[in-house]
Amino acid sequence: MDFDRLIPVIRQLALEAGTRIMKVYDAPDFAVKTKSDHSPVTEADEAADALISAGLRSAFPDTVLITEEQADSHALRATTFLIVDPLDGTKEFVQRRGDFTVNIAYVEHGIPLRGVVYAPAQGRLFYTRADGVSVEEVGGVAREICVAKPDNAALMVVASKSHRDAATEDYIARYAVKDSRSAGSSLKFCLVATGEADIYPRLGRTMEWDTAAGDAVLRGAGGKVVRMDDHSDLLYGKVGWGNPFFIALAPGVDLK
Ligand SMILES: Nc1ncnc2c1ncn2[C@@H]1O[C@H](COP(=O)(O)O)[C@@H](OP(=O)(O)O)[C@H]1O
Ligand SMILES: [Mg+2]
Repeated sequence: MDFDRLIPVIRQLALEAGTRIMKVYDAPDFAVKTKSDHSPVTEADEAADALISAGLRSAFPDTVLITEEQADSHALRATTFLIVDPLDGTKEFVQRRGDFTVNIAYVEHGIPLRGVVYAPAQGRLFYTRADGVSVEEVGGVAREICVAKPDNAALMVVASKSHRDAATEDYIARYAVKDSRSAGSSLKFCLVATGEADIYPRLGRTMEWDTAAGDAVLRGAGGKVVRMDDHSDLLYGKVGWGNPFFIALAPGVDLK
Protein backbone atom coordinates (compact mmCIF):
# COMPACT_ATOMS: atom_id res chain seq x y z
CA MET A 1 0.00 0.00 0.00
CA ASP A 2 1.20 3.49 -0.90
CA PHE A 3 0.56 5.48 2.29
CA ASP A 4 1.17 8.81 0.56
CA ARG A 5 -1.90 8.01 -1.56
CA LEU A 6 -3.94 6.30 1.15
CA ILE A 7 -3.96 9.01 3.81
CA PRO A 8 -5.37 11.94 1.76
CA VAL A 9 -8.06 9.61 0.34
CA ILE A 10 -9.27 8.27 3.70
CA ARG A 11 -9.08 11.71 5.36
CA GLN A 12 -11.18 13.25 2.59
CA LEU A 13 -13.74 10.41 2.58
CA ALA A 14 -14.13 10.65 6.37
CA LEU A 15 -14.74 14.40 6.13
CA GLU A 16 -17.29 13.98 3.32
CA ALA A 17 -19.07 11.18 5.20
CA GLY A 18 -19.14 13.40 8.31
CA THR A 19 -20.80 16.19 6.36
CA ARG A 20 -23.39 13.74 5.04
CA ILE A 21 -24.04 12.38 8.54
CA MET A 22 -24.51 15.89 9.99
CA LYS A 23 -27.21 16.64 7.38
CA VAL A 24 -29.23 13.80 8.88
CA TYR A 25 -28.29 14.69 12.47
CA ASP A 26 -29.38 18.30 12.03
CA ALA A 27 -32.71 17.40 10.39
CA PRO A 28 -35.78 17.63 12.67
CA ASP A 29 -36.43 13.89 12.44
CA PHE A 30 -34.87 10.73 10.97
CA ALA A 31 -35.93 7.09 10.75
CA VAL A 32 -34.22 4.48 12.93
CA LYS A 33 -34.34 0.85 11.76
CA THR A 34 -33.21 -2.19 13.70
CA LYS A 35 -30.68 -4.61 12.19
CA SER A 36 -30.74 -8.38 12.58
CA ASP A 37 -28.34 -8.07 15.56
CA HIS A 38 -30.89 -5.65 17.17
CA SER A 39 -28.54 -2.68 16.80
CA PRO A 40 -29.91 0.57 15.35
CA VAL A 41 -29.15 1.83 11.85
CA THR A 42 -30.17 5.12 10.23
CA GLU A 43 -30.07 6.69 6.79
CA ALA A 44 -26.88 8.41 7.98
CA ASP A 45 -25.06 5.05 8.43
CA GLU A 46 -26.21 3.94 4.99
CA ALA A 47 -25.37 7.17 3.15
CA ALA A 48 -21.94 7.43 4.80
CA ASP A 49 -21.23 3.79 3.98
CA ALA A 50 -22.19 4.22 0.30
CA LEU A 51 -19.95 7.29 -0.01
CA ILE A 52 -16.92 5.73 1.68
CA SER A 53 -17.11 2.34 0.00
CA ALA A 54 -17.51 3.88 -3.48
CA GLY A 55 -14.48 6.10 -2.81
CA LEU A 56 -12.30 3.28 -1.48
CA ARG A 57 -13.28 0.81 -4.23
CA SER A 58 -12.44 3.37 -6.89
CA ALA A 59 -9.09 4.43 -5.34
CA PHE A 60 -7.95 0.96 -4.19
CA PRO A 61 -9.75 -1.61 -6.39
CA ASP A 62 -7.32 -4.40 -5.50
CA THR A 63 -7.61 -4.11 -1.71
CA VAL A 64 -10.19 -6.17 0.19
CA LEU A 65 -12.85 -3.92 1.74
CA ILE A 66 -14.76 -4.91 4.87
CA THR A 67 -17.56 -2.62 6.00
CA GLU A 68 -20.01 -2.93 8.88
CA GLU A 69 -23.01 -2.05 6.76
CA GLN A 70 -22.38 -4.63 3.98
CA ALA A 71 -22.97 -8.07 5.41
CA ASP A 72 -21.65 -9.80 2.26
CA SER A 73 -18.21 -8.26 2.96
CA HIS A 74 -18.17 -10.07 6.33
CA ALA A 75 -17.88 -13.41 4.51
CA LEU A 76 -14.48 -12.44 3.12
CA ARG A 77 -11.25 -13.64 4.75
CA ALA A 78 -8.07 -11.56 4.65
CA THR A 79 -5.19 -10.40 6.80
CA THR A 80 -4.57 -7.26 4.71
CA PHE A 81 -7.64 -5.10 4.09
CA LEU A 82 -9.44 -1.78 4.46
CA ILE A 83 -12.11 -1.79 7.18
CA VAL A 84 -14.88 0.75 7.68
CA ASP A 85 -17.41 1.65 10.32
CA PRO A 86 -19.19 4.58 8.65
CA LEU A 87 -20.98 5.60 11.86
CA ASP A 88 -19.72 4.17 15.12
CA GLY A 89 -21.82 5.09 18.12
CA THR A 90 -25.18 4.92 16.38
CA LYS A 91 -26.88 4.87 19.81
CA GLU A 92 -25.20 8.18 20.64
CA PHE A 93 -26.27 9.51 17.26
CA VAL A 94 -29.89 8.44 17.73
CA GLN A 95 -29.98 10.03 21.20
CA ARG A 96 -28.36 13.16 19.77
CA ARG A 97 -25.31 13.00 21.96
CA GLY A 98 -22.32 14.07 19.93
CA ASP A 99 -20.01 11.07 20.47
CA PHE A 100 -20.21 9.32 17.13
CA THR A 101 -17.44 8.80 14.61
CA VAL A 102 -16.56 7.87 11.05
CA ASN A 103 -13.86 5.16 10.98
CA ILE A 104 -11.61 3.97 8.15
CA ALA A 105 -8.57 1.78 8.77
CA TYR A 106 -5.95 -0.09 6.78
CA VAL A 107 -4.83 -3.40 8.29
CA GLU A 108 -1.72 -5.25 7.06
CA HIS A 109 -0.87 -8.75 8.30
CA GLY A 110 -3.38 -8.33 11.13
CA ILE A 111 -2.02 -4.98 12.36
CA PRO A 112 -3.97 -1.71 11.99
CA LEU A 113 -1.22 0.43 10.47
CA ARG A 114 -3.13 3.53 9.40
CA GLY A 115 -6.52 5.04 10.17
CA VAL A 116 -8.79 8.03 10.43
CA VAL A 117 -11.39 8.76 13.11
CA TYR A 118 -13.67 11.77 12.59
CA ALA A 119 -16.23 12.98 15.14
CA PRO A 120 -18.20 15.48 13.04
CA ALA A 121 -20.50 16.77 15.81
CA GLN A 122 -17.44 17.59 17.90
CA GLY A 123 -15.37 18.82 15.00
CA ARG A 124 -12.52 16.49 16.01
CA LEU A 125 -10.45 14.79 13.29
CA PHE A 126 -7.68 12.30 14.10
CA TYR A 127 -5.54 10.34 11.66
CA THR A 128 -2.21 8.71 11.11
CA ARG A 129 0.07 10.52 8.67
CA ALA A 130 1.75 8.58 5.86
CA ASP A 131 4.80 8.16 8.15
CA GLY A 132 2.59 6.52 10.80
CA VAL A 133 2.65 9.38 13.33
CA SER A 134 -0.82 10.38 14.56
CA VAL A 135 -2.18 13.90 14.40
CA GLU A 136 -5.28 15.80 15.39
CA GLU A 137 -6.26 18.38 12.82
CA VAL A 138 -7.64 21.58 14.30
CA GLY A 139 -8.64 24.48 12.04
CA GLY A 140 -6.78 22.95 9.12
CA VAL A 141 -3.56 22.51 11.11
CA ALA A 142 -2.39 18.93 11.83
CA ARG A 143 -0.68 18.69 15.21
CA GLU A 144 1.13 15.56 16.38
CA ILE A 145 -0.56 13.84 19.32
CA CYS A 146 1.05 11.69 21.98
CA VAL A 147 -0.18 9.53 24.85
CA ALA A 148 0.27 10.76 28.44
CA LYS A 149 2.88 9.49 30.86
CA PRO A 150 0.52 7.74 33.26
CA ASP A 151 0.63 8.20 37.03
CA ASN A 152 -0.44 4.78 38.38
CA ALA A 153 -1.51 6.45 41.62
CA ALA A 154 -3.92 8.75 39.76
CA LEU A 155 -5.12 7.25 36.49
CA MET A 156 -7.48 8.86 34.01
CA VAL A 157 -9.99 6.24 32.78
CA VAL A 158 -12.45 6.36 29.90
CA ALA A 159 -15.14 3.76 29.24
CA SER A 160 -18.24 3.28 27.09
CA LYS A 161 -21.25 5.51 27.60
CA SER A 162 -23.91 3.12 26.36
CA HIS A 163 -22.30 -0.23 27.36
CA ARG A 164 -20.88 0.52 30.81
CA ASP A 165 -21.76 -2.38 33.08
CA ALA A 166 -20.88 -3.85 36.49
CA ALA A 167 -17.99 -5.92 35.07
CA THR A 168 -16.44 -2.75 33.66
CA GLU A 169 -16.87 -0.93 36.99
CA ASP A 170 -15.31 -3.89 38.85
CA TYR A 171 -12.34 -3.86 36.51
CA ILE A 172 -11.84 -0.09 36.86
CA ALA A 173 -12.00 -0.50 40.66
CA ARG A 174 -8.70 -2.45 40.54
CA TYR A 175 -6.90 0.80 39.73
CA ALA A 176 -6.18 4.02 41.62
CA VAL A 177 -8.38 6.30 39.59
CA LYS A 178 -8.18 10.07 39.60
CA ASP A 179 -10.92 10.62 37.08
CA SER A 180 -13.29 8.37 35.16
CA ARG A 181 -15.33 9.57 32.23
CA SER A 182 -17.66 8.05 29.68
CA ALA A 183 -17.53 8.52 25.95
CA GLY A 184 -19.27 6.88 23.03
CA SER A 185 -17.72 5.23 20.01
CA SER A 186 -14.07 4.98 18.93
CA LEU A 187 -13.48 8.45 20.37
CA LYS A 188 -12.27 6.63 23.49
CA PHE A 189 -9.13 5.42 21.68
CA CYS A 190 -8.47 9.01 20.57
CA LEU A 191 -8.80 10.31 24.14
CA VAL A 192 -6.04 7.89 25.15
CA ALA A 193 -4.04 8.93 22.06
CA THR A 194 -4.11 12.62 23.04
CA GLY A 195 -3.36 11.97 26.72
CA GLU A 196 -6.87 12.99 27.84
CA ALA A 197 -7.16 9.46 29.30
CA ASP A 198 -4.60 6.78 30.24
CA ILE A 199 -6.69 3.62 29.88
CA TYR A 200 -9.86 2.43 28.13
CA PRO A 201 -10.96 -1.04 29.27
CA ARG A 202 -13.58 -2.78 27.13
CA LEU A 203 -15.36 -5.73 28.73
CA GLY A 204 -18.05 -6.14 26.14
CA ARG A 205 -18.58 -7.05 22.56
CA THR A 206 -17.09 -5.00 19.74
CA MET A 207 -16.34 -5.81 16.14
CA GLU A 208 -13.10 -5.15 14.29
CA TRP A 209 -14.62 -2.21 12.38
CA ASP A 210 -15.42 -0.53 15.72
CA THR A 211 -11.79 -0.58 16.84
CA ALA A 212 -9.33 -0.75 13.91
CA ALA A 213 -9.15 2.98 13.10
CA GLY A 214 -8.99 4.05 16.75
CA ASP A 215 -6.37 1.37 17.37
CA ALA A 216 -4.28 2.73 14.46
CA VAL A 217 -4.53 6.32 15.77
CA LEU A 218 -3.56 5.17 19.26
CA ARG A 219 -0.57 3.20 17.95
CA GLY A 220 0.64 6.24 16.00
CA ALA A 221 0.49 8.27 19.22
CA GLY A 222 2.63 5.77 21.16
CA GLY A 223 -0.18 3.73 22.73
CA LYS A 224 -1.40 0.17 22.27
CA VAL A 225 -4.39 -2.14 22.48
CA VAL A 226 -4.03 -5.53 24.17
CA ARG A 227 -6.34 -8.46 24.79
CA MET A 228 -7.80 -8.60 28.29
CA ASP A 229 -7.05 -12.36 28.61
CA ASP A 230 -3.29 -12.52 27.97
CA HIS A 231 -2.28 -8.89 27.33
CA SER A 232 -1.01 -9.76 23.84
CA ASP A 233 -1.63 -7.28 21.00
CA LEU A 234 -5.17 -7.18 19.61
CA LEU A 235 -4.93 -8.58 16.08
CA TYR A 236 -7.29 -8.16 13.12
CA GLY A 237 -8.68 -10.41 10.41
CA LYS A 238 -10.19 -12.86 12.93
CA VAL A 239 -12.90 -15.32 11.94
CA GLY A 240 -16.27 -13.55 12.25
CA TRP A 241 -14.60 -10.13 12.84
CA GLY A 242 -15.45 -10.14 16.57
CA ASN A 243 -12.98 -8.83 19.16
CA PRO A 244 -12.20 -10.32 22.55
CA PHE A 245 -12.37 -7.99 25.57
CA PHE A 246 -9.44 -5.58 25.41
CA ILE A 247 -7.61 -2.71 27.06
CA ALA A 248 -6.38 0.39 25.20
CA LEU A 249 -3.63 2.09 27.13
CA ALA A 250 -0.73 4.45 27.33
CA PRO A 251 2.44 2.43 27.99
CA GLY A 252 3.39 2.78 31.62
CA VAL A 253 -0.02 1.80 32.97
CA ASP A 254 0.52 -1.16 35.33
CA LEU A 255 -2.13 -3.58 34.10
CA LYS A 256 -4.01 -5.46 36.81
N1 LIG B 1 -23.78 -6.96 21.68
C1 LIG B 1 -23.02 -6.39 20.74
N2 LIG B 1 -22.67 -7.06 19.62
C2 LIG B 1 -21.90 -6.51 18.67
N3 LIG B 1 -21.40 -5.25 18.76
C3 LIG B 1 -21.72 -4.53 19.84
C4 LIG B 1 -22.53 -5.05 20.89
N4 LIG B 1 -22.65 -4.09 21.83
C5 LIG B 1 -21.94 -3.02 21.37
N5 LIG B 1 -21.37 -3.28 20.21
C6 LIG B 1 -20.54 -2.41 19.40
O1 LIG B 1 -20.09 -1.31 20.18
C7 LIG B 1 -20.23 -0.12 19.42
C8 LIG B 1 -20.56 1.02 20.34
O2 LIG B 1 -19.50 1.19 21.19
P1 LIG B 1 -19.60 2.13 22.49
O3 LIG B 1 -20.46 1.43 23.48
O4 LIG B 1 -18.17 2.17 22.90
O5 LIG B 1 -20.12 3.46 22.05
C9 LIG B 1 -21.34 -0.37 18.44
O6 LIG B 1 -20.99 0.23 17.22
P2 LIG B 1 -22.13 0.86 16.21
O7 LIG B 1 -22.70 2.04 16.89
O8 LIG B 1 -21.31 1.21 15.00
O9 LIG B 1 -23.11 -0.25 15.95
C10 LIG B 1 -21.36 -1.88 18.28
O10 LIG B 1 -20.76 -2.31 17.08
MG1 LIG C 1 -19.48 0.55 15.45
